[in-house]
Amino acid sequence: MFDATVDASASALSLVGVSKTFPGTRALADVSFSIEPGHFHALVGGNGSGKSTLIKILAGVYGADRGGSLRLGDATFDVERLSPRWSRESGIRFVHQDLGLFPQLTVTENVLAGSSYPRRAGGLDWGEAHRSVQRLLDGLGAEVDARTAVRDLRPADQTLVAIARCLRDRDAGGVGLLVLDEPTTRLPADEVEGLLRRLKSYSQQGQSILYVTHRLDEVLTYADTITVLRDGRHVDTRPAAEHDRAGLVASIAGHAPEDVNRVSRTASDAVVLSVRGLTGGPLKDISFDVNSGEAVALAGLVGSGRTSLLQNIFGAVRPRSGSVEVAGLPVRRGHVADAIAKGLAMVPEERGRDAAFQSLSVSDNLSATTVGRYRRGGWLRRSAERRDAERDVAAYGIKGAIDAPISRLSGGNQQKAIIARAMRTSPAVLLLDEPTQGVDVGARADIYAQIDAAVAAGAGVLLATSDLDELLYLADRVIVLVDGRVTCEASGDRITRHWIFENVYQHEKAPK
Ligand SMILES: Nc1ncnc2c1ncn2[C@@H]1O[C@H](COP(=O)(O)OP(=O)(O)OP(=O)(O)O)[C@@H](O)[C@H]1O
Repeated sequence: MFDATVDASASALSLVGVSKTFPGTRALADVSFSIEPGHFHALVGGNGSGKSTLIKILAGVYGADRGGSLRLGDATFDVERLSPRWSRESGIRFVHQDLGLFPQLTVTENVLAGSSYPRRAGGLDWGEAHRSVQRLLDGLGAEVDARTAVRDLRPADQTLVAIARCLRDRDAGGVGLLVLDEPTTRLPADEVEGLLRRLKSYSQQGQSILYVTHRLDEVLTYADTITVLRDGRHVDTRPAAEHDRAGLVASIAGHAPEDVNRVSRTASDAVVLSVRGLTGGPLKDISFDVNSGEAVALAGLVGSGRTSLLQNIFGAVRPRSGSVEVAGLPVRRGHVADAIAKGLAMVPEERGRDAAFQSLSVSDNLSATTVGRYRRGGWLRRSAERRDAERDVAAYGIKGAIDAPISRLSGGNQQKAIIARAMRTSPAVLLLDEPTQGVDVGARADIYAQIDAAVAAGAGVLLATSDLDELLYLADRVIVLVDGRVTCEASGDRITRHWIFENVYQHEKAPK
């Protein structure tokens, strides 16, 4: 029924003069480039450079401005008129960061959801369904049993299942282009390489892939071709082999990269965060301290309890037992307002859902937790609020109008605004969950500088990140969580890539 082999003559896709204007913003300006058949083609660019807009045009979600066209094989289409149906029928398929899988269902059920199952006299032919999905997975090089429940798979294998679902109707129309939007962002470090190797080998069989990411090392290692967008304009499409890291950063940012040197820190003896016996959800009897002037990273696999721990400390989730103190003052369990009043601030992982007020302006979002500062005699001092918003927008390089709803900002720019807001309260303890996910290389340096400044001013930072480079750069101490328990910790020079792999990933459960 299904087959993952690729017709190497699958058509290339070319964009010619594609523009997209939103009210007040030119998201894409006259963009033209081609994706060759069977190429692993990376699309990179800073926050707000137009990557998501381009993908949404390919998906037929946004109509582009009049005048541009798209060539697919021998056919030319007017980009003003593309529709989701056109995109699907043209064999363009998308794997988004949120994979949209049903964890409790089997791989076969996920891959076949919404399509017609093989039948035989008397009902569905489950044997053939499993076999056909297995062939598809084998063709992708996935070591996954089609009968397994998706929740029992490693994150990287779940991504391969989402790809298999895209490819299931290959024989019904072909998959001319597979578009992957930051597929490695949520993967643990040790799974990234395996997924990329499989994608590369799949493209070598002839599948054209458009790969969107902020992780430049991945594209330099695996991509055949790299397209760079900057401020909605096409800067460059070249073989990856012609790039080096510094040159790529320069063409993304428009200037030479700045060196990011880790600042050396001296933590004081004063404890700013004390966690004792915290238990609840996946967490089992967790105790540790964070000192003033210290950044502590939580390392662990997906599901080890890192996000839960931050949420329990902040009070977004109420722990069953245990205590949290900030600078010696007890924080009420499950009480976010009390946590903020005692000096905690949190940047959650799900910023769209948990942090950004989507209908409010950028400026209102920035001042949401400090609005009291601008009240005087029943009046809101809008000019002072505006001045502070302009200062933050400049300091963090947030691209977008401060009066526009934050929902109009690109994902990375929203993240910068949420971090700026957390910093405004000068917190005693800053809880950061994947702080630079989706943030571009330039803004990342700005955010690290702000975190460094907060730590130098005496804050304690507790950070969950699956980005190993980020952990190595920011952390003075690492605490390892395995299945909701603290298993070990390291500090200073003992924190190495090797130590993390030994102590975090060796605990990984073997896939079923
Ligand atoms: N629906 C919209 N309304 C108004 N402006 C928008 C809308 N969607 C995107 N924009 C603007 O278009 C520009 C390009 O945004 P886009 O989301 O395509 O960038 P991106 O390269 O995907 O960024 P990131 O890396 O941060 O996700 C930005 O200036 C953004 O604010």
